[in-house]
Amino acid sequence: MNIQIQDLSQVYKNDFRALNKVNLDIESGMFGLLGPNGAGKSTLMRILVTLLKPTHGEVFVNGMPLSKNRAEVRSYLGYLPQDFRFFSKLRTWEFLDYAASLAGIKKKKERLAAVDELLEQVGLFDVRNRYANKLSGGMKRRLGIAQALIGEPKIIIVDEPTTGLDPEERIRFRNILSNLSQKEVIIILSTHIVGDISSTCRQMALLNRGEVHFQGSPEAFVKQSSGHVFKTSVSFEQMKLISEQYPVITSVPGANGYEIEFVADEVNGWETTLIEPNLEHAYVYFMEYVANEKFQYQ
Ligand SMILES: Nc1ncnc2c1ncn2[C@@H]1O[C@H](COP(=O)(O)OP(=O)(O)OP(=O)(O)O)[C@@H](O)[C@H]1O
Repeated sequence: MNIQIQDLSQVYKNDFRALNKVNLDIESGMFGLLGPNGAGKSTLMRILVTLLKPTHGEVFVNGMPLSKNRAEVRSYLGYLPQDFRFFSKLRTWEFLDYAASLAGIKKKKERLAAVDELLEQVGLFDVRNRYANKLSGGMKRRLGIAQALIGEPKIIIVDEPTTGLDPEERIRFRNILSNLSQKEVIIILSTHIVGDISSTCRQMALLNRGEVHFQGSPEAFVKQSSGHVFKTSVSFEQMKLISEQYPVITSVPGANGYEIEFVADEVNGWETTLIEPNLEHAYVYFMEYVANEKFQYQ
């Protein structure tokens, strides 16, 4: 499977440009689309799932233009929207059964088998008789991914699935997605949470103010901030000063002050040690020193 996004722009009716000349190549595996709130992620997802027609540009799925093959592309898709809700009082298994019939599985026996398999896959089999609107937040999100997986889609699009979940549920959700990525499918995961772009994402892109600022492997992204991540110890008084100068990423309080990690283009006036960057460092460095400047000077 592959998706090619070519020169895609979206201008809303109020003249707001939510996407500007987006180009992306997406191959099988998990693709992480990272960006702050308002970056244009949901707009891009909605175009990919054929809910929105772009103002300009084209998306090719296995070489087929999306604009001319909407029905066929739709048959490949599973989608978990950002604001996924249940609209009636159904038990968990009934909701999936209903979703399966909407997805075109006509025979009851086939449907029930598919529902049981999905319930197992997302860890909801034991609560299958509970009303869906009585599930916990994390369980609802897992039910959301289960309905997106009905009919074995080849392209799975999940929009900000981990917002508001506790760390345990977030890891659980990530594991469900990474198990899926063993198959020949494309999973596009949009998120503003750096921790969601796990090592299972073979590819990622950074979207900011409607523009793609990076596409490549998470490792290549991290490498870009090499030489720009520092650690140092500061007193309680110095803490205010340094955090006004540089984005501080972690601070661990001690008896005399803080042990901090921060990012900077270059450091003046502080004694520091360079450290190996991780994805979070790289994201903050990129947003502070690269992406926003690029935007400013264009
Ligand atoms: N129908 C619309 N009309 C006008 N502007 C819109 C519309 N939908 C979204 N926008 C604007 O487009 C920008 C991108 O929104 P979008 O929802 O795609 O971003 P996002 O990256 O998914 O952010 P979030 O995580 O906050 O949802 C935002 O500034 C938003 O206010």
